[in-house]
Amino acid sequence: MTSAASQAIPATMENFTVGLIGMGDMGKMYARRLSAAGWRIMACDRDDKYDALVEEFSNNNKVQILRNGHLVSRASDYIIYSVEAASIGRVVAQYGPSTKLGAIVGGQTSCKDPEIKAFEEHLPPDVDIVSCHSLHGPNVDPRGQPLVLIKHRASDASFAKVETVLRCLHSKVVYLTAKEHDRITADTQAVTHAAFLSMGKAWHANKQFPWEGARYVGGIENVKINLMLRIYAQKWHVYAGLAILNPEAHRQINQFAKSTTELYYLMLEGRADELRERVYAAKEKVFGKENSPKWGDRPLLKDDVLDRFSLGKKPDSPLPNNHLSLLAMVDCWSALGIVPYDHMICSTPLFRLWLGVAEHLFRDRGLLDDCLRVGIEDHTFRRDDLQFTIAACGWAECVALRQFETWRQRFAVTQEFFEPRFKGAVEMGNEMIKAVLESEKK
Ligand SMILES: NC(=O)C1=CN([C@@H]2O[C@H](COP(=O)(O)OP(=O)(O)OC[C@H]3O[C@@H](n4cnc5c(N)ncnc54)[C@H](OP(=O)(O)O)[C@@H]3O)[C@@H](O)[C@H]2O)C=CC1
Ligand SMILES: O=C(O)C(=O)Cc1ccc(O)cc1
Repeated sequence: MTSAASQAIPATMENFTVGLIGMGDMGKMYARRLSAAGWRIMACDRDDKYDALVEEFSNNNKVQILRNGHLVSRASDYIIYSVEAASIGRVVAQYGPSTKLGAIVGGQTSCKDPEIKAFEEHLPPDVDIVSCHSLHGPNVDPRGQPLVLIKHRASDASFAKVETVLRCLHSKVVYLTAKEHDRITADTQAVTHAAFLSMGKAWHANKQFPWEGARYVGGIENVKINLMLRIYAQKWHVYAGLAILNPEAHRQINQFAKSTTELYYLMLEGRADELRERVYAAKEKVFGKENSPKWGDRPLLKDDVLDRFSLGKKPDSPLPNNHLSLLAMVDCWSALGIVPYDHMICSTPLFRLWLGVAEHLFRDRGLLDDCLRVGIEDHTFRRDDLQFTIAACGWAECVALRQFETWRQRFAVTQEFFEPRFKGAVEMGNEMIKAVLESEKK
C-alpha cells in the first residue's frame, strides 16, 4: 500500500470493500480515484461488458471486475449504484436482495427520489442507506467540487465509513436530505440544462453552426456555444433523467418555458416599457437592489474568461444580441423566488458558469439596456428567438408528460447535427470550465 493509501484507510477498515454497480463514466471515475487511494473495489457493468472491463482494469490490482451485481453485492461493504436514473428501480430490484448482511448502500444518480424509493422497497432492513452525488461530470477534477451526502437510513458509524471512503475525492461535502437535494438540483441543474438544450435546438432548426458567422462570436456567446456543445456531446439519459424523474424539476422547466414565451411576446409586439419593467423587476428580485446587491464585489466571471474560448474568429463588430435565454433565466428565477447565490455550495461548474454569464449581463446597465433595445428594435434574432421559444416549450411539455423516448429522439437528432464539431468543442469546453475553476480559487 502507498503512503497516501495508508493515510486514507484507517486500520479498522483495512478489509473494507467498495462495490460499484455500473461502470460507465461515473462508475469508472470512482473506481480509479478510490482505488488510487488504496480502497479495494469490486465492480461490474452488464455481463456483455465484462471482458472489456477486465482488460481495461487489468493493470489495477485494487479493482476486481465481476460478472454482475449479485456478486458485487454479496462481497462488498459499501455498494454504490452508478446506473442510469431511469433504471435504478429495476437494477436495485434485481441486485438489492443480494446485499451483504449489514452493508451500506448508496447511489450516484442525479435525482434521489426514485433512487431512495428503490432502496426502501428492495433492500433488506439490515442494510444502511447513504447516498451520494458528485456535482460535476466525470472529466472534472473532484477536488473542491460539491459532493452531496445523504444519510437516509444509517447509523453514525456507517455514515462515518462512507465519509472516510469518499474523503479521497477531496470534494466539498454538503449534507442534505434527498428532498433538499432534489429541490436544489432542480433549481440549478435541470433548469440550466433546459436553456442550453433549447439553444441547441434553435440553432439546429435554423441549420446553423452558431460560431460560423458574425452573429454568434465572442463574450457571452462563447459560453453559450461551448456549454451547449458540451451538453449535446454527453449521454442523453443523464439530462433526461434529472429533468423527468426529479419531481421538483417540472415546475422550474415549465416556468422557464413560460418566461421565455412571455418575454418573446413582449419583444415581438414591441412593448418596450413592459419588457423593461419586467426585466428590471426580475433583476431586483434575483440580484438585489442597486445599493444592496446580492452579487459579490468581484464578478463571478472575468471578461477574459468570456473572450478567451472562441470556436470562431471574433469579428470587428459583433452583432448585438437580446440574450433572450438569459433574460428568461433570470425572469424564471424571479418568478419562482430562487436566489441562485443561495445554491452555490451545491452547484455544478456548469451552473456557476451560467450564473456568471447572467450576472455579467445584469451587472452592467449598459449591456442590459442594449439587450432590451435590441429585443424591441432589431429583428436579426427573431427567427432564432422564435425557435428558442418553441424549443423551450417543447422540452417543458416532454418533461411534464414524462416522455423519455420523445426526449431521447429530440436530443439525438440535434446531437447528430452538432456531432462533427464535438471534438474541438468538448476540449474547449473543458478548458473553459478549468479556467473558471482556477479563477474561483483565486
Ligand atoms: N455523467 C455525469 O456528468 C454525471 C452523472 N451522474 C449520474 O450517475 C449515473 C451514471 O451516469 P454515467 O456514468 O454518466 O452514465 P453511463 O451511461 O456512462 O453509465 C451507466 C452504466 O450503468 C450500466 N448499467 C445499466 N444497467 C446495469 C445493470 N443491470 N448492471 C450493471 N450495470 C448496468 C450501463 O450499461 P448500459 O449503457 O448498457 O445501459 C452503463 O454502462 C446516472 O444516474 C447519472 O445521472 C452523476 C453525476 C455526474
Ligand atoms: O455540470 C453539469 O450540469 C453537467 O452537465 C454535469 C453533470 C451532469 C449530471 C450530474 O448529476 C452532475 C453533473
